[in-house]
Amino acid sequence: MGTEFSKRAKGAEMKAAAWLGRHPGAVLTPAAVTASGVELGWTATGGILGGTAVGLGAWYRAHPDTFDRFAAPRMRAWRRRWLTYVGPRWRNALIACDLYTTHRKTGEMRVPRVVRVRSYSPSVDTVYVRLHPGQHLRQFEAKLPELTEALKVERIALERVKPRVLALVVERSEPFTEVIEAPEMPYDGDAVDLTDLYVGETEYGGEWRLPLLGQHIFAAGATGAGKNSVVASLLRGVAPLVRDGSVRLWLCDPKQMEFATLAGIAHRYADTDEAAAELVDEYVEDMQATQRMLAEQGQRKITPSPVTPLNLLVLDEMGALLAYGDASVARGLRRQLALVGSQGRATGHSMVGLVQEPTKDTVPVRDLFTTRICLRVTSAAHVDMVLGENARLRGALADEIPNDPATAGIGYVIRQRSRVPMRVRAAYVDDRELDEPVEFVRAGWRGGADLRVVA
Ligand SMILES: Nc1ncnc2c1ncn2[C@@H]1O[C@H](COP(=O)(O)OP(=O)(O)OP(=O)(O)O)[C@@H](O)[C@H]1O
Repeated sequence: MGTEFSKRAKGAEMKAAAWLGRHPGAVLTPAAVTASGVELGWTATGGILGGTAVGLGAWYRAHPDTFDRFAAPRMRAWRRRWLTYVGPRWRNALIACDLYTTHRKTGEMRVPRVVRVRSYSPSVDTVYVRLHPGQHLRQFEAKLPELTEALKVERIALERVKPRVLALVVERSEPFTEVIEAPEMPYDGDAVDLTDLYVGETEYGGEWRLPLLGQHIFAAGATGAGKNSVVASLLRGVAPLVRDGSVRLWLCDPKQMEFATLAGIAHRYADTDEAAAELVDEYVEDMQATQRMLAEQGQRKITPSPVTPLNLLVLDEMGALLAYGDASVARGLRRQLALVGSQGRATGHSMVGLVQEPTKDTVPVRDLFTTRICLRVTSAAHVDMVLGENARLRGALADEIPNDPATAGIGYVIRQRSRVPMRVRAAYVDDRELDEPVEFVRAGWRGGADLRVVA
C-alpha cells in the first residue's frame, strides 16, 4: 500500500470509478443494450434479449448435460456474486467476525474484497477474496465457525490461492440427500480403466473416481460409516479383470463377515490374524518375484495382464491386525506393509486398508497410502490423523457427519492439486449387488488357477 500521508479518505467518485474499472461488465452491458436500442430500435433489442432467454431456456430443457456443465455454473456464479457475496451483507458479516483492517490514518474499516465467485455445484461456491496487508489465512481459520454462521451456510473451507488471495469454499447446503446407486458392472475387461474407477459422487456434482493401479487407498470411518461401500464399488468396477485373471484379490478379513462372500473369487483369503500375517508374507514374496522379473526384462513397471496381474490386497480392520493382535505378528505385518507401500506400486501390488479408528497403531502406516479417505469419524482429532495437518481446519468436518444411516458413505478426500478437502459420497452396494460380481466372475472364470470352492 506504500506510505499513507493523508488523513482524508479516497473520494467516493474515485472509488466508484475504480469499481467500474474492475467491473467493466457493469458499464458495458447497459451501454451495449442502449447502443443496440438506439441503433437497431427497441423492439429489435427486446427481440434479441428475449431470443437469448428463449435460447437458454431451450438449451436448459433439451441438453441438461451440457447446460449443467457449461451454462449453469456460470449463471449461478454470476447470480451468487451479485446477490449473495456483495454489498452490506458481505461487509457486515466480515466486520462482525473481526475480519477487517482499519486504515491507520482515516480509521476507515476495510473489508477483504470479493474478486471472483465460482460455483461448481449448486451446493458449493468458491469465493476468491483479496486480503488487505496485515491479514492472513490464519485469521480466517480462527474465525471459521463465526463466519459460517454469519454467512448462514453449512460449512466453509479455506485455501490460499496466491499471495493475498484466499479462496473460501462455501458449502451452502448438504449436497448428498440421496443414496447413490451401485456402479454398473462392465462386462468387458477393456472397459475397465484401473487408474480411474468409479466409487461415487463428489460435492461438485461430478463422479468420484479413484486409481487403483500404482496407488494405495486408506479409508477410515467409524462403525456404520460405510467403508465397505468404497471397496464394494471398486470390486464391481474391476470384476471383469478378476474374471480374466488380470486382477487378483488378496483379502484379509479378520471380522469374517464383510467380505466373506468374496472369499470364493479371491486369490487368497484370510479370516484370522495369523492367516492374515501369512497371506501378507506371501503377498510380499509375490511382489519381490515380480520385481525380479521386471529387472530381468529391463522394465520399470507392469501392465496388468493374466501374466502380470494387479494384486489387490484388501485389509479390513487394519486396527485389529496391527493393534490388538499378537505383538510379534503385528510387528511383522507392519514391516511387510511398509515394503508394499514403498515398492508395490511399480509391480502392481496395491493395498486398500480400512480402519475404524485412526489410532497410534494405524497412523504410522497411513503414510504408506497415497489416497486417503475420511468417512464419519468419532473425534475431531481423527480427521487430521487421516487426511493430514489442517484438513479439518480447511473444512473436512468428518466428525460432524451425523451417525445416521441416511448419511452413510459420506466423507472427505483431499484434492490432489488444490489441497482442498472435497466432500464425497460412496455409491451404496447392497448384499445382492456384492454377490453379483461373485457370480459374474465364477461364471466366466479365465484366471490361471482353479477357483476356490467355498461352502
Ligand atoms: N454408500 C452408502 N450410501 C448409503 N448408505 C450406506 C452406504 N454405505 C453404507 N450404508 C448404510 O450404512 C449401513 C452400515 O454400512 P457398513 O456396514 O458398510 O459400514 P462400515 O463402515 O463398513 O461399518 P463397519 O465398520 O461396522 O464394517 C449399511 O447397512 C447401509 O444401510
